[in-house]
Amino acid sequence: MSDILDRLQAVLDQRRQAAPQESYVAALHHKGLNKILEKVGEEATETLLAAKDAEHGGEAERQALIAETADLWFHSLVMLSHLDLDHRDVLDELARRFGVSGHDEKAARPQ
Ligand SMILES: N=c1c2ncn([C@@H]3O[C@H](COP(=O)(O)OP(=O)(O)OP(=O)(O)O)[C@@H](O)[C@H]3O)c2ncn1[C@@H]1O[C@H](COP(=O)(O)O)[C@@H](O)[C@H]1O
Repeated sequence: MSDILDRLQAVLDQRRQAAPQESYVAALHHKGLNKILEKVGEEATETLLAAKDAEHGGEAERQALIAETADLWFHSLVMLSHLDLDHRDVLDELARRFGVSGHDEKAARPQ
């Protein structure tokens, strides 16, 4: 479970070379950065609306928030991939802010 981001990233990397008709992610790359950013913006809006619903909602609203947040994270990963970045760069930055050097983790990355 903990390596799901690495496994998803491997698929996202592969989709940059795939034909647009074969895959949603490949189609997003083909449409370009503006389309990807449009999706990130849409998913961000849907996430904050879901968060408002979840504040006073029940289990269904909490699950909807989880689903919208997953959509937002997913499209953010596509955005990073389109710009030759990935989740490891963000995790390194979070580690740096947390007071842990991300350098060692970065050096250990598979190339
Ligand atoms: N995690 C996801 C994921 N989350 C959300 N989505 C897609 O993101 C879209 C969400 O956008 P919307 O809800 O706005 O739906 P939509 O109206 O169809 O989208 P638009 O036409 O407006 O672009 C849906 O089409 C979802 O299927 C995802 N598509 C793919 N993945 C992962 O990416 C991998 C590669 O996907 P493919 O490129 O499709 O093979 C898959 O194996 C999954 O693990």
